[in-house]
Amino acid sequence: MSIDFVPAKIVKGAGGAILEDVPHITDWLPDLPTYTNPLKYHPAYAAVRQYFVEESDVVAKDVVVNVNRTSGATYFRRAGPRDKIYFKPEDVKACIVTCGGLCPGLNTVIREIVCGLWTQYGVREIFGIIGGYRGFYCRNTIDLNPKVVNDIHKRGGTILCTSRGGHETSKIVDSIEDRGINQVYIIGGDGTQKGAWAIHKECVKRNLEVVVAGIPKTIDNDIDIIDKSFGFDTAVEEAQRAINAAHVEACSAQNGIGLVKLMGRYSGYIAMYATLASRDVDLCLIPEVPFYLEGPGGLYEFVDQRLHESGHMVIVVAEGAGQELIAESMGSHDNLVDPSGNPLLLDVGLWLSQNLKSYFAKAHPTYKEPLTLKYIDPTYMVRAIPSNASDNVYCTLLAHSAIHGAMAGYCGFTVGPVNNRHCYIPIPRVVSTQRHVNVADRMWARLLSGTNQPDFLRYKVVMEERRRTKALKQAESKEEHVPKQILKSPPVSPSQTCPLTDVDINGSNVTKQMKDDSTARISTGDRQFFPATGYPLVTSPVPGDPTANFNQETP
Ligand SMILES: Nc1ncnc2c1ncn2[C@@H]1O[C@H](COP(=O)(O)OP(=O)(O)OP(=O)(O)O)[C@@H](O)[C@H]1O
Ligand SMILES: O=P(O)(O)OC[C@H]1O[C@](O)(CO)[C@@H](O)[C@@H]1O
Ligand SMILES: [Mg+2]
Repeated sequence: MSIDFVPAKIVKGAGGAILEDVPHITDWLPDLPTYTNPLKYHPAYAAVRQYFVEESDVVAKDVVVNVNRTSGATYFRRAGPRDKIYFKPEDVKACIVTCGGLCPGLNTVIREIVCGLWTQYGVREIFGIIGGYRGFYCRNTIDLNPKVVNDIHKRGGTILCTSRGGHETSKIVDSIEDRGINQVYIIGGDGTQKGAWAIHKECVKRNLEVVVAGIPKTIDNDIDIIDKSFGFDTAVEEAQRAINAAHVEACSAQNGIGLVKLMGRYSGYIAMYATLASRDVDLCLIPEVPFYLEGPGGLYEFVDQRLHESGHMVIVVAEGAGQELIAESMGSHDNLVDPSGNPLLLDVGLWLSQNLKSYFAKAHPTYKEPLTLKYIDPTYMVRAIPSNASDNVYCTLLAHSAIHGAMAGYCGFTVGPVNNRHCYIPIPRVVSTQRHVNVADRMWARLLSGTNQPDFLRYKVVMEERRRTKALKQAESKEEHVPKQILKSPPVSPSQTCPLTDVDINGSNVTKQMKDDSTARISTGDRQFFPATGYPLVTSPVPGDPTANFNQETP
């Protein structure tokens, strides 16, 4: 399916400001009437001065800027209620759908959309689409009202159920047309938002009086532009319970290792924040920092050292970490995908457990105490719980921002906070890049300074060495002709550094990124250290533009 992900509207403001605006229903239906926002007469809201947002109110994408480069800055349209709305409340037929994986807070968002539409705008026809996108065309809807959703925020999951795959744009829009729906609220991750954009485009093509509003959901926190996704804080908090258990297990044994796997397909945010919050973690592995096991600077060396020093350790690994290494070592090149086309991951937790156990059995056969490794996989437990208090409040704001936008005729947007202010962001802007942990940022440095873990700088060199040895062995055993370039390339010396400019993670080109830091660096051999602490300085590659997520990173 090819969808045009070009941002809809770029508006140039005075002074060189650039507003990345969202579509509005009058873009294709210019003669629609407007109505006074009923919130003007609402007992709660009418009392609040400056409750309404001006049409010219915008939010800056970046708040930390270079004083000499302030013109040409990017802005998004500020979210919130408008004076005028484009839907008569009694004519609104709204529907809500949840797609993709679970995330704490889904039910809260559903509840708040229903209650917000009902109590603030007087909307009475609200439907739930059951089971994700495919529910539009193969399931009946359910009626939603404040009574039905009253308690749902106390439960994990989604009362509407969810699914992957099944996005058939024309069937979905047929169903929207047939049911007379004119507001579509779509809650889901990057895939879901792409689907929402396709539905929006189809509605425009058919000249329908329909607005599509996206509410971003991802436990991995990998949606770009917005500050943070709902449910993320809850997930980090819940992950502490698993880390605590791992720590207790590890401390209670000689050579005890507690290994915890957390979610994070491409982005290691949960692992990173759970590590920073816990302070019991000795090693945090994330997809953005490829690691290796053997040799100098490798994982085994560090584990050896840590067990020697303290007798126990805790490792936190994001599910997407080390995928290339595991695939190579298992000779697995299946490239299996889920119904939405997302790659199915190899189990890094199991793989790491097995490898650590066999390494220690071989390397230390005479250890008085053998390795005691406990592997905890709380991934689904972490995402299946209800959202915590702060996520609940956040979900309310998201839901309210979405309904204000839809009532005001805005569409094709993803709603979310940018620098703590809620905005309407054009969907293409949100889905065109994925958000990753910026390992050149100070937050990752904080983690490294806490764990003192290896930087795995020699990753690329080690992988090349492995491939070379493997190819030679295979060729020898089969007495095959060894490719010339393999014989020619000399064995890699252990002190050789890893060039950081062209490593490829998850299919995307990555470049070395080192943000200038006031901290001076000194170099010792092939590794760099913070002079004050002697802790290694990470120079691992990360995907994307080094300054892309500047705002969302370290305060
Ligand atoms: N490019 C696309 N165009 C249209 N629909 C899409 C696209 N990508 C994904 N979808 C649909 O969006 C829905 C959710 O996608 P996906 O399973 O990738 O989850 P997600 O929204 O990214 O959430 P999660 O964070 O859990 O992965 C699926 O029904 C899928 O078919
Ligand atoms: O097993 P499922 O439902 O496909 O979900 C697993 C995936 O969903 C996510 O939580 C994203 O929502 C990923 O972290 C994880 O890989
Ligand atoms: Mg996704």
